[in-house]
Amino acid sequence: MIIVLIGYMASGKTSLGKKLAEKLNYDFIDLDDFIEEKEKSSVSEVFKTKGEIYFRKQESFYLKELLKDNSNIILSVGGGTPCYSNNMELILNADDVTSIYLKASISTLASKLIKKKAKRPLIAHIETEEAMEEFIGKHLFERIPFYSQAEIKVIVDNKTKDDIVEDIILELF
Ligand SMILES: Nc1ncnc2c1ncn2[C@@H]1O[C@H](COP(=O)(O)OP(=O)(O)O)[C@@H](O)[C@H]1O
Ligand SMILES: O=C(O)C1=C[C@@H](OP(=O)(O)O)[C@@H](O)[C@H](O)C1
Ligand SMILES: [Mg+2]
Repeated sequence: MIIVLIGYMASGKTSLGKKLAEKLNYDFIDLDDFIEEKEKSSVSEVFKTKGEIYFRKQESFYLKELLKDNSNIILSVGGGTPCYSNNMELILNADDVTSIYLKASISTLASKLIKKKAKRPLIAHIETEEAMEEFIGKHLFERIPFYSQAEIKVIVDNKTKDDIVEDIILELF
């Protein structure tokens, strides 16, 4: 089975995915790390030198490749992955794939992202937490219609990583 973690930047897809994989004894793949390895370049560098449209093309290409795998995998995608091309449709229709939306409030996301923006090219330019909240609010409005198609939703606000992993496992099995 492949369990795909989706959600906005800093909702916890990468870090919770690692923990969940350890707990379930699944392999762990982070789509951004996978792209960085294949492209031999960081996500920020790809955005800068080749542009976002190129990144989205590669993201969709590697997602398709990974969804064909039939081992047990936790796949953490990027915040934008479900929202481009037919990626969400592919995730929903792939065999033996379960999708989980890690749902976080704007204030949870903004307080994390203001400290963790350097490696995230879409928000790296935003200076204050207030401006970050405004950006996230508008961005989420576009993205929620994709995220909310996930089969399982788990709220992550004010919870420890271990608590969230437990909640995910309860929802899954
Ligand atoms: N529930 C949580 N409690 C505390 N820190 C968290 C929690 N979820 C995520 N983080 C931290 O927030 C940052 C962003 O998380 P990350 O897993 O990279 O998110 P994503 O892959 O969704 O962008 C990381 O530093 C991570 O350790
Ligand atoms: O939301 C987005 O469009 C993006 C999210 C990032 O992943 P994280 O959600 O893991 O930060 C990364 O794929 C890229 O910077 C674009
Ligand atoms: Mg990530």
